[in-house]
Parts: sequence; C-alpha cells; structure tokens
Amino acid sequence: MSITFARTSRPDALSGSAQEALPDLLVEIDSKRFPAVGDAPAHEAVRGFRLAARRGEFVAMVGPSGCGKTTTLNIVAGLDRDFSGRVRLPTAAGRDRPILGYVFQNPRLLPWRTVHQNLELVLGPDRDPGAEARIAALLDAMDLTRVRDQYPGRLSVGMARRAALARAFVVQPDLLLMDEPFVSLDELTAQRLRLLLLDVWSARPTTVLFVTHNLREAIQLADRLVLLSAPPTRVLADLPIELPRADRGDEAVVEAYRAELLGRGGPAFQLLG
Ligand SMILES: Nc1ncnc2c1ncn2[C@@H]1O[C@H](COP(=O)(O)OP(=O)(O)OP(=O)(O)O)[C@@H](O)[C@H]1O
Repeated sequence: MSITFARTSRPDALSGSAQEALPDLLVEIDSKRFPAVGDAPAHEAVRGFRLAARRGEFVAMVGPSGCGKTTTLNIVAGLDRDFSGRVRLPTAAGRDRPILGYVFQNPRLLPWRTVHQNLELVLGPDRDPGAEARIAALLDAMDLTRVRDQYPGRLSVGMARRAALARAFVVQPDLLLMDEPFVSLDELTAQRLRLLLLDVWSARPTTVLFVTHNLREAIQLADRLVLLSAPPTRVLADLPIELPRADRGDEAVVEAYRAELLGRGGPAFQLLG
C-alpha cells in the first residue's frame, strides 16, 4: 500500500497560476484500508474519495452509518496517515502551518480544568495578545460566562457542547472538522447550538467539514452538501444548497427543500431516504 501525506502549508506561497488553480482544501483519498485484526478481515473503508472546498466554505458530508465519515475526517486531521492519497489544507496568510479545530460527538473537555482553562489550554503558552478577549467573547456568545470557573462535571450536556464549540473557535482555525457534534441532543438544544455555530462562523468564516446523518441539519447549516456512498466510501453527489440563509430558520422551508432533494431520485438520494 502506498502511503503519502502531502500538504502545502502555505497556499499563498505557491506561485502564479498554480495558486489560482488549487482549491484551499483538497482531499484525495485513493484508498484507505484497515488491516486484518484477529478474526476480522482486512477491509477498504474509503476508495476514490475526492473533495475540494474553497476558503470559508461550509461543507456538510452526509452518509449512511459506517460509511467512513469519521475515517475521512481523521485522515484530513492528520490523525490517520496510513492511507494513499493526499490532503492539502487551507492556511491563513502569515501562518506557517494550518491550525485545525476538531469537534467530536463527545465534548472531550479536560475534567480537571475549568471551562475557561479548557479554552486557554488549546492556545498553548505563546498565546496572541487578543486571546483573552477572544475567550471572553466566545464564552459570552455561548452563554457560558457565568460558568467560566466551573469544572466540566458540573455542566449540563448542552453547556459542555457549547464549551467544546467555543474551544474549537478560540484557536481561529483554518479548518474546522465537526463529527456529528449535535447528535443525541434534544432537538431544542441541538437547534440552539446550530444557531450559535452559525453566529460564530458568520463572524469569522472558517472552512468547515461537518459530518452528519441529519439531512435537515445539513440543509440548515451548509453551503454545500456532499453525499457519501456505502463503504468503501466515495462521493456520490456534491451539490450546492440553493436556499437563502435567511430562510433556513423556517422549519417548513427546510423540510420542503429536503423533500425536493429526496424527490430528485438517483442512488445518492435513495440512500438518504
Ligand atoms: N480502527 C479500525 N479498524 C478497523 N476497522 C475500522 C476502524 N475504524 C473504523 N473501521 C471501519 O471502517 C468503516 C468506516 O468507519 P467510520 O467510523 O469511519 O464510519 P462512520 O461513517 O463515521 O460511521 P458512523 O456514522 O456510524 O459514525 C466501518 O466499517 C468501521 O467498522
């Protein structure tokens, strides 16, 4: 198996036409195989996957359970380098390496640190002069100021997820990876978190790869919808969400758009239905 991991850390360092021709995020996974372990045979989780996104674009990846969404995000994050293909990450001008944010299903806050300290920690020792103000603004936006000195064990599930969102944004990521961050929440809490996410993202548009099973959620949040196949996963359809953002708070409009998508037919949409 050939394994390559190539990324251009400074797209703006590329010259002339090469720079213009390349999208800001490029993911090409020729193949990702998991080796045999014990009685479990080796299997290919991803094959021929290609995704490109421009800077600041919000892309939702929707696919059936077990199709390889998390595997793909882990490859993009650099957590899994055992694949053949390449990943090129967006990087802000002036940075010598891309900064990534990763929001998991589980908030993964450090239990022995307060909410405020959890945010501070990801900034590391060389935090920029604006960091403290950014933490305060994010805690405020997420309605967490009054619990900033609480430990995660004292937070509600919704608060913990809001803290995880704030932590992802505090590093000002070039790319934000989100793996079903609002799954298994009650719909009211999930909806509140989606609106908070959109508020923070519109204030500083970051390229987002958002994995979800929920087509309504994808329609509400994303600029583009990428539908994935059953394993080995590949892109079945890649389409813009042509619904004005101002209308997406209206459940009936989102539902009508979802029904229209499902009505288009073809294997990608049957999979969703
Ligand atoms: N470490 C591993 N070793 C072997 N197989 C794995 C490993 N991790 C994932 N897989 C397999 O790879 C396939 C894709 O898994 P992955 O977790 O990426 O899917 P997913 O689309 O994120 O699933 P879900 O929607 O249920 O969270 C599955 O068949 C899974 O069993």
